[in-house]
Amino acid sequence: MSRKNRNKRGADKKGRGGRSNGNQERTDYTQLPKDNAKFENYYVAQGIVPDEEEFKKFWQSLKDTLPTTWRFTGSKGHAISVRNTLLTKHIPQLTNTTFEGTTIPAPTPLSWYPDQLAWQLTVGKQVIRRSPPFKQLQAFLVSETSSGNISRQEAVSMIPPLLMDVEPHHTVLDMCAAPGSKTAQLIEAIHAGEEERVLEASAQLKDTDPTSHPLEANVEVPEKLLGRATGLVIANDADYKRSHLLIHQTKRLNTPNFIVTNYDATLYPSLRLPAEQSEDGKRAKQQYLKFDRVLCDVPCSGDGTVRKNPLIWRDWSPANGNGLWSTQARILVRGLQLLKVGGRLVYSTCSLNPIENEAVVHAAIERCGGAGVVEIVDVSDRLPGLIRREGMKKWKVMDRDGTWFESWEEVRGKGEPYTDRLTRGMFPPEDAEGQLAGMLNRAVRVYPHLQDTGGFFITVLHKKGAIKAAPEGETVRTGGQRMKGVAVEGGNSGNGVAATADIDVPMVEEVGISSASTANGVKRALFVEEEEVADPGSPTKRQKLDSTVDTPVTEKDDDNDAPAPLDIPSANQNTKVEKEAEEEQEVKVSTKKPRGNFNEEPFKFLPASHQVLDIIKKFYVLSPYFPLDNFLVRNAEGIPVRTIYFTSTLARQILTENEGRGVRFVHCGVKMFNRQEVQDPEACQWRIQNEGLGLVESWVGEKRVVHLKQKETLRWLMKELFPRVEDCGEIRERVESVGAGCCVLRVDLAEDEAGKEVGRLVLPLWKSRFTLNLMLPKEERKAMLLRLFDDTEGPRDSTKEQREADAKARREAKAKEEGEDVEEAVEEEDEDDILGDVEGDEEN
Ligand SMILES: C[S@@+](CC[C@H](N)C(=O)[O-])C[C@H]1O[C@@H](n2cnc3c(N)ncnc32)[C@H](O)[C@@H]1O
Repeated sequence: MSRKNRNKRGADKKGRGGRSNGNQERTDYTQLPKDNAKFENYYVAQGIVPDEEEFKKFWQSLKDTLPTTWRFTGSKGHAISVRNTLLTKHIPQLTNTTFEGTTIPAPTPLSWYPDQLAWQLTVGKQVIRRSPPFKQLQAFLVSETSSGNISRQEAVSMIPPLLMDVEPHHTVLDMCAAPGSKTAQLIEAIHAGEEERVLEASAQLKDTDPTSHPLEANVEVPEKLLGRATGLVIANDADYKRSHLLIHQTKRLNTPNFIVTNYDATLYPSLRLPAEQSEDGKRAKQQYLKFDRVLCDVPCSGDGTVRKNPLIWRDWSPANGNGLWSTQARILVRGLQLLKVGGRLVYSTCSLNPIENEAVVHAAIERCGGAGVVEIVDVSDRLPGLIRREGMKKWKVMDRDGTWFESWEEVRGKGEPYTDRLTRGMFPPEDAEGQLAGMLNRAVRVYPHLQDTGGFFITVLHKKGAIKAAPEGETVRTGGQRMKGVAVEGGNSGNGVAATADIDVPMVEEVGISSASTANGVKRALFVEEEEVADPGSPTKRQKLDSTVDTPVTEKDDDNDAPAPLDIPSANQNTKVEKEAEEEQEVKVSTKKPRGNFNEEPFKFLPASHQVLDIIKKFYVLSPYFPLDNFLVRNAEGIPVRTIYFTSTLARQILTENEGRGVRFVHCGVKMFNRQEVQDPEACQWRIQNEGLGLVESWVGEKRVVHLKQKETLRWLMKELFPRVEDCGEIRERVESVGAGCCVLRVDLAEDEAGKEVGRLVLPLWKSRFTLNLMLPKEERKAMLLRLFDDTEGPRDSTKEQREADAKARREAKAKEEGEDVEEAVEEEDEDDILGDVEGDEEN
């Protein structure tokens, strides 16, 4: 990776790992010496593993190769059916396998991951390549990964979403989400149990008359009635390019309850919800989205990933962690602000460093009002089987020059440059007996030597009361310099009176979240121009923001409409006034032109009465319960040109309420219908996309459904790229009677036909005059053929041979008729064909 692509601390653009090995770099860093005295001494001195013998094991484990781990993804039913192939087909073959006289360990499930859906494999590449059963396992893993049923993910990285207790009605924000492995888990949690609920709901509603039902057709139908999840996951990343990885990573989950945004999480904007009418109907009160669950998997130094990022051995420095502390704390505070009272936030890093972990959690909780407002949840009884260590209550701070500090007082005693580079908030609680200090051990530390994993830190926070947070844009002074601050930069002065924005140096120290990172280049990323967070459409608020710069504000101001100023309540100050202040507080959407190439087509919803939707509804005989309000297109004109997407109701409300505000929405909606040119005037031009099929299939009328019962028919349909209707066997009659166009294939295998193994399967079919095609991506076909039928060759076009033979016969007949030398004519034509192929290839 070029220098240009790294920031000054040497981190790559992923913000993680400090020096991870990007794809462009071909140097073999595995050969780097796995030693760094500074790195080792730092953790000895911090006492992260106090027992000397255990520390040796811990340190040695950092040098060992990391096992390969993966998760079975998608809906639980589907994930379990793919996992069963591993269990029944591969594991028996892999158990007691020997290689060059040694028994090779088979893959094992991670003991703490539910339903045996996560696995690890400790075998090296050499064995995998040369041992036939492991080679077969590899083929299975590769094929299921490419079709999206398996996701490679570090074991420890799977922990945070499991501790979030996400439920289908939850609103969830993943603040630093790319590349999205945890986002995928959150989405899966939102949709848990959905398949069964939808089947039940559609069966129940099938014979009910929608006109007699309180919910009429084309009325906003609550997803709940349809068995669908009502919640939403918003995944965000500050890096625009990386935010697109989120789309890719979650593609196979086909969720309409998902939005991707592109923001600096420290400045995450308040998203509008539909206004709420006052009881007398005279006033509409603006509502903002708050979250039941927030994940802050923040950018970190990543030294817990040293087993797979060998560059960390070379480049480790305490400045990496120190430099990120401020961003991490700001992200966490913003996350807590956006969390509902009663909600749960998980803060995690893949760093071992207490500065990026306990120190951030401690400082952020203090800033939000202390342990009375935000509590660290004891999760010691969760995920039995996961061996862990408690969070630290004591630590020290090392400056980049190697000087150790036990307390902030010591730093102040030494003065500059240390006061510029370090800050009070990095230190442990002064009152070691205090309520907050007493909770820090509830944090979870996972060390590599405990279960052969990477290193990780997780804290689960519970918001007990409203946080009265400070606005963005105040001026902060540190080290004698004035700077424009972005998110929250304030503290509780202890007497309930707000701290002013124009904070003098001691006050910044009190607050604890200053710009300690000035010297190592992080600061610039943390501070932006004030205009960037102002909203010109709201002059009163803007004025108010400006006024906070110099004017001390008291609680009285909370009654005003303006965003709350810098006063942060103490633990016991959750008064009604403060609650209101929090409700009204809004971080504005940036009005500045987005940096980089932010370039997204608008999201335009189609009216439920749109004529295209009407055509679709009639052709597929859609149940009147199916919501037609949630279809969108991606063009400014709102015209269905090529693709129609489907979203959940809450996603629609958020997109429409925030339209025109310049919100950086990157993605929302599942491809549901694609336009296809058709000859037959009876056929609908809009075919159901594989991505959206699961969402609509239960609501498609029998007129467009084909039922398949025999496994062999399924194999044949998957194997043949162009199956002829006349060869359709058991479904021939039915297929002949279905009009041309898209239809739904339901696979209902009898149990003795291995229906359990196949699971519930519904696939999109395209019926034309003579052929019938499964519309599945090639990788998916291949993976299914391998998993269900042990077919390693993949799909074939057996009509090609026939077509070629037919063509040859036609040419021969023609030549005979014209009295030519048949052999010569055929040879000439074959040559033409070959040349034609070559030309075609070149064109491609
Ligand atoms: C540790 S990675 C996240 C990994 C991700 N949660 C996962 O499980 O796949 C940190 C991410 O934070 C992003 N990031 C860095 N600074 C950020 C900020 N200020 N706001 C939002 N995202 C940020 C980086 O682009 C990076 O993708």
